[in-house]
Amino acid sequence: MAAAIHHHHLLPPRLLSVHPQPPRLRLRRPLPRRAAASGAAAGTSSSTAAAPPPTDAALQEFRRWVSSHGADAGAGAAAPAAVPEGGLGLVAARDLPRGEVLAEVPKKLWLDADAVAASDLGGAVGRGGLRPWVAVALLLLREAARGAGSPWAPYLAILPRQTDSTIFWSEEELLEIQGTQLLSTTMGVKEYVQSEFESVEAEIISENRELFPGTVTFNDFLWAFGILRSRVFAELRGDKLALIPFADLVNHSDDITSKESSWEIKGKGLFGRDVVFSLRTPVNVKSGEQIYIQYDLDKSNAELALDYGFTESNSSRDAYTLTLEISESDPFYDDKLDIAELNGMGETAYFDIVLGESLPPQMLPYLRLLCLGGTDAFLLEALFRNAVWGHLELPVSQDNEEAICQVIRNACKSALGAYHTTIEEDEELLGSENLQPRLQIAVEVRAGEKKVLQQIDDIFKQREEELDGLEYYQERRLKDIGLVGDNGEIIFWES
Ligand SMILES: C[S@@+](CC[C@H](N)C(=O)[O-])C[C@H]1O[C@@H](n2cnc3c(N)ncnc32)[C@H](O)[C@@H]1O
Repeated sequence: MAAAIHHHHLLPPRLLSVHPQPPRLRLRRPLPRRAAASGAAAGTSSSTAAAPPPTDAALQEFRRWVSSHGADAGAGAAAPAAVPEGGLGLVAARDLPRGEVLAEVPKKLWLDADAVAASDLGGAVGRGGLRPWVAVALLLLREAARGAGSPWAPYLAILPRQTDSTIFWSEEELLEIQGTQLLSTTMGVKEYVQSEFESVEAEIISENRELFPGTVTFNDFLWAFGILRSRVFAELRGDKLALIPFADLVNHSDDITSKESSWEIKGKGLFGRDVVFSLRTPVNVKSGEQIYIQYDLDKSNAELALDYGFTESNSSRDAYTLTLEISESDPFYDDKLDIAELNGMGETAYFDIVLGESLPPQMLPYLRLLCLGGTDAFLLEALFRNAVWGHLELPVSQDNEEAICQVIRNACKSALGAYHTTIEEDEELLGSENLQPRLQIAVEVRAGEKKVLQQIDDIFKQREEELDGLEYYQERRLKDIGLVGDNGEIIFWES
């Protein structure tokens, strides 16, 4: 499911660079602790867990609404119900074989760009050239403001008031992720949403008071953002962004490992003219059991925490993004940038490092390039331009290899120093029972990041110990031209 924006591109976590700056707790603006009563959607609060499930009456009303539109695929394969994860999920109403259709949600129920255009917001938004997610967020707030008069009222009534996403955490809760990349991404996302809110407030909301009779606060807008972020199916990005009521009740499980999508958009009815969003179960499910899908196998725990408000204990979800950049003060800046660009990279490079996996293949050559200098600088000459990347894939010189180890180890040390707990302390906490969901998320993410940093440090520590035994550019070169044998002996023509 979800991402209204790609925080990796918008908000690169520049936490580890050649000139490392330890991540800091940075709460520029104190966040409002409670949403102002707005008459529109509910905002955030400082509670320690996501909102409870909706009332039975609201759920009944929602079920009626779903089936009156035929969105439950006629056969009633799945029913919305309160589930152990908190909130709602889809429960099998009978034994379901893998691939069975659970939902066929007609287009008229979707909250998407077409729904915005057709609504009374259409005129106001059409002129604004808004980002798709902002337009749909406004539609959510507009429909919430209409209350019972909204065609989506039964759906709006069952939407959670918040999730455990870090965007809804109180300042106190955020202290638990001090030093993490997750904290910096969370603050960056909130700043981004705040700036979008300020412009939409000035350009649309205050200009169309009749559409938004109550006050729309930043927390209302953040709620709408959080709803989209946690509920929009991953591939429905950009102009295709859509909230699909009912289908969006399906929860995630890491036990579902199939990469195959569980949904499709297809034509139905006479000549396939009615567009529906069709959701299928990816595995067999017994009557009464909950139906799950896999939201995204590639998301790290930090991304899961930010987007949905949960984490997984699977170590392949533990990741750290290393940011490396060519310093503008580097005397060889232009040559290095040219070489990086020739090889599909740029001034800054991001490397996602996953626990238990090897380093991304481009990382060592890029690092060697960054640290290239002194007597190795000849490799930067134009003469070598086409061949240099090949040389950088192997150790260049002992000085260069030592420099890359130091740069990375210092950066790891500095990043590790910014966390307020050790891995051991975190693991002890994770072993205790009844951890609050948000604390569980915090501990899992900070432990995971530290493990990855420790793994990176170990790799470069070991390399440092092997520096004397590595083969460097000059030796390879001599071998290439036949002056050194495979065992390192100098070959004399005379002998
Ligand atoms: C697409 S919605 C699913 C419906 C949602 N449970 C509800 O009550 O409306 C995604 C949200 O469901 C919750 N969720 C989904 N899978 C979960 C899981 N495995 N563990 C905990 N929460 C989960 C999270 O709050 C997430 O942001």
